[in-house]
Amino acid sequence: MIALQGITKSFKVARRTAGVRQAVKALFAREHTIVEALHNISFEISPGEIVGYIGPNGAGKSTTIKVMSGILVPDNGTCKILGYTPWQDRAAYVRNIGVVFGQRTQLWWDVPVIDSFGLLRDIYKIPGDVYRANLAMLTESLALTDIVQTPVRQLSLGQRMRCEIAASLLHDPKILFLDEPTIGLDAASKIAVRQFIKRINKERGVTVILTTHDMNDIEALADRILMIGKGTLLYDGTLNDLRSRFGSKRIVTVDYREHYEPVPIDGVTCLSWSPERAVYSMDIEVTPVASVIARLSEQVEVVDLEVGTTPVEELVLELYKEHRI
Ligand SMILES: Nc1ncnc2c1ncn2[C@@H]1O[C@H](COP(=O)(O)OP(=O)(O)OP(=O)(O)O)[C@@H](O)[C@H]1O
Repeated sequence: MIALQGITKSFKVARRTAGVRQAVKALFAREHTIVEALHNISFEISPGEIVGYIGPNGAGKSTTIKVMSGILVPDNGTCKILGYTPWQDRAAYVRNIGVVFGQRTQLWWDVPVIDSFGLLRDIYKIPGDVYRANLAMLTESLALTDIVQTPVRQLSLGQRMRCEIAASLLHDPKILFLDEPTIGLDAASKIAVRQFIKRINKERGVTVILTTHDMNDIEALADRILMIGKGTLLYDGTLNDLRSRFGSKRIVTVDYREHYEPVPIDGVTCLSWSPERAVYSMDIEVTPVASVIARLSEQVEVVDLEVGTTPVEELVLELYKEHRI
C-alpha cells in the first residue's frame, strides 16, 4: 500500500554570521549549507496498520510526511502509495489521503467550522449522502455539535484539533497522516483523540501514520514503530520486540519513611531519589529484585513498593542512545 525506496531529501539553508559587515557581505555573496533531512529512507506499510513514526527534533519526520503527502518532492528515490507517486499525481492522490499537521490548520481561520467542512466537500467533490453520513458520524464521535458554528480562531487548541481530524476524514480517505496530533492537548483531549484514531482504524480500516513525541500516543496506538534519527531509518519493529530487547530490565519504585541519603546498591542504577521516594533500574539477570528489596529494607522503612517494566519513554531513550542520536 505504501512503499518508499531510497528516499533522499536535502535543503539548502542560507548561512550568515552575526554583524553588520556580514549582513552587507551576504547581500553580494550568500553562503549556503546543505542539510540532508532524509537519507536513503525505505519502508513499506500494509493496509490497516497504525505506524508510529518517531525520532528526536529535526530527525526528518515531518519531511517524510510531506514527501508522502505530495507536498515535497524528494531529490532521489521512489514513493508509491496506493499506486500513486504523491508529488506527481497530486490532485487524484489527495482524494485518498487525510493529513493533519498539529502545528498548522487546514481550516479557514475566520469562518465557522461547518463552512470550512462545506468548502472541503466542494474541493473533494464528496457526494451529498457520503458527506452527510460522515459529518454525522464525526460530529457525534468527536463531540463537535457545540463548536461547528464557531469560527476556527475562537476555538481552543483541543477543540480545533478535533475539528482538524474531522476535516481530514470527511472524504473517506484510506490513509491518514497525523503529524503530532496531540501536541499541546490536555490529558482528556489526548485520550479522546487517541480513542477516536483507534476507532476509525478498527471500524473503517484507515491506515494511520502518526508522528509524535508523546510515547503514551505510541503505547496506546502503534502496532509498529519506525524510528528515524538524523535523516536515517534506525529501527523498524513492534513495541513488543522493543520491550523484549530490554526484557530483563525492571524499574522498582519505593516509598519509605523520610530518608535523605540515597541507598547505593551494587549493579543497580538509582534513577531518582527524594526524601520519600526512590526509583531504581536493574537488570534482573544480574541483580534479582528480591536482593534489591532486601538491601533497601536494611536501610529504610519501606511503606510501599512497585515493580514495573521499563516505560516506553525509557525504551525509546535507550534506542536513541544505542544509535547515538
Ligand atoms: N523547508 C526547510 N528548509 C530548510 N531546512 C529544513 C526545511 N524543512 C526541514 N528542514 C530541516 O530538515 C531537518 C529535518 O526536519 P523535520 O522538520 O523533518 O524534522 P522533525 O523530525 O519533524 O522534527 P520535529 O520533531 O522538531 O518536528 C531539520 O534539520 C530541519 O532544520
